[in-house]
Amino acid sequence: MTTTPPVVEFDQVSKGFGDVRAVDGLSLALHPGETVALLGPNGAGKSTTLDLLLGLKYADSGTVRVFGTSPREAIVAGRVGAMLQSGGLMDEVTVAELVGLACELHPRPYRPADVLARAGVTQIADRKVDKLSGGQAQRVRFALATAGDSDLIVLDEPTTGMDVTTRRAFWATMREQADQGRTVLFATHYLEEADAIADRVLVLHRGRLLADGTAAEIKAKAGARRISFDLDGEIDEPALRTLPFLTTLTVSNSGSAAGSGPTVRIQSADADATVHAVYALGLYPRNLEVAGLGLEQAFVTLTAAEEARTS
Ligand SMILES: Nc1ncnc2c1ncn2[C@@H]1O[C@H](COP(=O)(O)OP(=O)(O)OP(=O)(O)O)[C@@H](O)[C@H]1O
Repeated sequence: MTTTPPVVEFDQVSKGFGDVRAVDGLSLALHPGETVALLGPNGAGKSTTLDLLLGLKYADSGTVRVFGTSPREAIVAGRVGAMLQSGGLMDEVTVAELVGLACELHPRPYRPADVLARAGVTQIADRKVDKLSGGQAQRVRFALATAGDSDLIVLDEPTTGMDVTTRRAFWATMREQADQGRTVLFATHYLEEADAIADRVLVLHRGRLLADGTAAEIKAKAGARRISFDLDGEIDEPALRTLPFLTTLTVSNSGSAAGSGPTVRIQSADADATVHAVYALGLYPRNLEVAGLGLEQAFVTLTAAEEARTS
């Protein structure tokens, strides 16, 4: 029986630049058909990880395999389409010429007219590449990444600079690509995109994998919930600060229902215990709400906790 190798496999991969360990003992495997978001604060190692995966940088130690081969071999075989953050667009050529060239170079090319249409750049096909707006240039990069039938599509912050309509169209197209069985890996700073689009989220922090799971699992891993309620009259903030399992507390006078007192917002590692303690303080919270964290808050909580643990 033959087993299919993972689409991407990092085994204990490290890459440093001087004193900086941009990628630090990273191990992970991506499987066919997954749509995976790579999240992390600035400098977490996302771009370096993607560069290693694309054979643009070499690991100091560990191995990177793409479809069971080296990144270079996978790329030469046309199995990987990539859209990088910046650069990469030639000057003095038109959009149509550049996309046409990308199609010619791809072992399993699509028709250039279809590639232009899918990326929404047919209207600007005759324009010189160095005369494009930021969002238009992003669309052209997208066209280059989808010039042929690749099994893995790698996107580094693909929607930066795109307007809302373009962004929607972009993700609709990516969803189609994923539905056809392709693996899509994208780095992003837009956590709502990761939440909405990815079926798996990898959180990188200082070159290490801090969390790996569905967006729901990442939120659960952050282990915190949001509590909010209104109080009448004066607030005894020092007393509120003694509440158990409290990680953050904010009190605001704006945004609460008309006629009521301040609104208290709490993040707690054990919402049940915290709410019980609110009553035990003799308070009568109104409009009480308890909710899970959004991916963004979960991300901030996880990376801040790791920052505190390692510094
Ligand atoms: N060519 C390089 N020379 C020196 N340091 C580098 C180089 N490339 C990356 N680094 C450093 O490696 C670390 C990881 O950088 P990387 O660009 O991979 O992070 P990132 O997660 O993509 O960040 P961002 O979200 O800001 O794009 C950073 O500290 C960065 O300064």
